[in-house]
Amino acid sequence: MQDQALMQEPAKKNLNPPITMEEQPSDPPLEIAFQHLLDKGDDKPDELPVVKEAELPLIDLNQLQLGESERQACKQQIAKASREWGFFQVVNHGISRDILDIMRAEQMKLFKKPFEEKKAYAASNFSSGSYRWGTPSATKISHVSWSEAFHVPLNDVIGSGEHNNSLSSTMEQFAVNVSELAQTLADILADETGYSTRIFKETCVPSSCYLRLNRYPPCAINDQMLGIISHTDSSFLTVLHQDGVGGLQLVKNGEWIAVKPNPDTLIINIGDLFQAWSNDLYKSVEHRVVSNPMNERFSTAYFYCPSHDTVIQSGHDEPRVYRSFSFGEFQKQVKQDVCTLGYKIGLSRFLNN
Ligand SMILES: O=C(O)CCC(=O)C(=O)O
Ligand SMILES: [Fe+2]
Repeated sequence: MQDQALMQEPAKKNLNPPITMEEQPSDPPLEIAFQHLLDKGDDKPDELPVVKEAELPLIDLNQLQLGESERQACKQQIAKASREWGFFQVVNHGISRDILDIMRAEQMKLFKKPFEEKKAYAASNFSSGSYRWGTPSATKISHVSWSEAFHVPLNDVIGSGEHNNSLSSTMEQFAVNVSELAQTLADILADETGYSTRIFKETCVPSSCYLRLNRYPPCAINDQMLGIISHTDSSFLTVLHQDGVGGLQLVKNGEWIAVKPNPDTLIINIGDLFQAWSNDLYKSVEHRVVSNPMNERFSTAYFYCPSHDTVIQSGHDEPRVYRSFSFGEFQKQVKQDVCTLGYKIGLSRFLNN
């Protein structure tokens, strides 16, 4: 009826000014997704326990340029932190402040675009599914990630000839630099197991890696919301640059620890592939981000990964904790679990039995 009434109204001049870019919302409709789950009867997120705040082990990579004893000591610190924490932070990592700042500025510019434009931008520049927000498959509020992200296979950006915009050239420059750091660390970690390998140099080239630009909008509706739900990374290792807002938490000895933010360091964490390759010596640790009621937060994660057909063999001697699997097979399983269950199962799917 109302439609009819509208149709019968005489055409008149539209007195409303056109919607300007600024008025189009840039946040994804997270509150609608949240409300939808509330309406379905899921009343609140799981209660988050109080957590202790701690600083990650801090490693000065300048030691690698000094004498043999400093070099050895530094390598041991890296391996120890990877066994005991699965996480550490580094200074003097060789990535210039300029590169980090330009990457962050481009990232902020991208997220400021209206929501519809972000979707269109990702569709025309990156592989399908690169722009993500919330958790479309979530059936419980505790499975919702209060964030948006561009999760970009670097193959979309690297070697594609001339860049048509400053974001993709910045991403390429960032990736090439961070990839060198990741390879240095991966080689050290492999050496410390007693088994040197060429796997990283040969298969983890920048174009097989992923860059994830994360934005966590403030979340005032519930102080128990997670910015990213608990997960492990599927990479060999991840290089993370976060701002000063804080919110990253990880599991240590069965307890959640809040990581004290330090935007002057880079965080390194071990991913599932390194845990499998090292036969559980290095730990791919569960981590998550808690939302902040007032401040938006940004982070940039570089996932150091091999080509899809690379086979990961667990350990060098029997007993091997995991069966051999290709990275492509692992990714497929993760995707399937996230679609059907709303979360990732990960390495336990590949246990040897
Ligand atoms: O934003 C963060 O601190 C962590 C991000 C993260 O865990 C991820 O992108 O996998
Ligand atoms: Fe992560």
